[in-house]
Amino acid sequence: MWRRFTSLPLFFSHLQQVRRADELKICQAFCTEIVKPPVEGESNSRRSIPFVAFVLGGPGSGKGTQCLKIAETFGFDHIGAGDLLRKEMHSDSENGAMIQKLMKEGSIAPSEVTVKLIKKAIESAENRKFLIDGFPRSEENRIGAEPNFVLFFDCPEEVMVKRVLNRNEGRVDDNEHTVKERLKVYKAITLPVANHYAKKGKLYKVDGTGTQEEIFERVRPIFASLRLST
Ligand SMILES: Nc1ncnc2c1ncn2[C@@H]1O[C@H](COP(=O)(O)OP(=O)(O)O)[C@@H](O)[C@H]1O
Ligand SMILES: O=c1ccn([C@@H]2O[C@H](COP(=O)(O)OP(=O)(O)O)[C@@H](O)[C@H]2O)c(=O)[nH]1
Ligand SMILES: [Mg+2]
Repeated sequence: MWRRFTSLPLFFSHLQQVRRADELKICQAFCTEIVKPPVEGESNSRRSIPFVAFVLGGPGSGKGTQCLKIAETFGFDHIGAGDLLRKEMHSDSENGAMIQKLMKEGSIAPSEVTVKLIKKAIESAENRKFLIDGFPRSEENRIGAEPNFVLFFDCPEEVMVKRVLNRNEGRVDDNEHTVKERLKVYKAITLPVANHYAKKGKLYKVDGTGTQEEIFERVRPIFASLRLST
């Protein structure tokens, strides 16, 4: 059934836009395995092109909460970029200390680190429908990554800050100082990425205020209209 989407823009297929060698490396990290030709004996779902929705919005805008609901209702795999980085941070990985420092200061991890983790998560999934939550957060992240569409949660700063400070998940970044830094980074670096997708007609903006249920009722028709099958 995924064949129905082969005419849609290929996921991470902007190789022709890539100019610098390091960008090429990042792009290839996403592209090669995912769009490689079918191998005999491989299951149909594994070789088909994935359908990918990026999910963006400020810290505390409700990305993770809504992704869980979308995943459950519409059968997507939820890949949280921040969750992958936290897992890496808590492992014995060589990048652990670097990730912890960046998260604490509200900065964005280098693309090669995040892309490698996302790529691995996509490759190990049976599913071919993905929500990639919290990525891309910068122009550097974005280069070479082409989603089918982007869901964006629009939320006032004071609401986001309140939610983050009440999150209570023991995160190194859920404190007043870091959230202020994160908001600066969000406005300066992540919002231009959302604007890029808006200009391409790929951004679905959703009001991120109200209850979780109210927000999901705004999200539901977007996914219901996709009529994706597994
Ligand atoms: N609509 C909502 N109203 C109140 N609290 C919410 C709402 N949506 C999410 N939350 C809570 O706010 C915090 C941040 O939500 P989360 O989904 O983690 O946002 P994000 O992933 O965008 O940072 C979490 O503690 C979550 O339970
Ligand atoms: O693609 C990503 C996603 C996350 N992060 C880091 O992880 C933190 C937390 O991200 P997450 O998406 O978990 O935060 P949320 O927006 O959900 O609060 C960010 O501030 C960044 O430091 C990153 O560097 N690149
Ligand atoms: Mg989140």
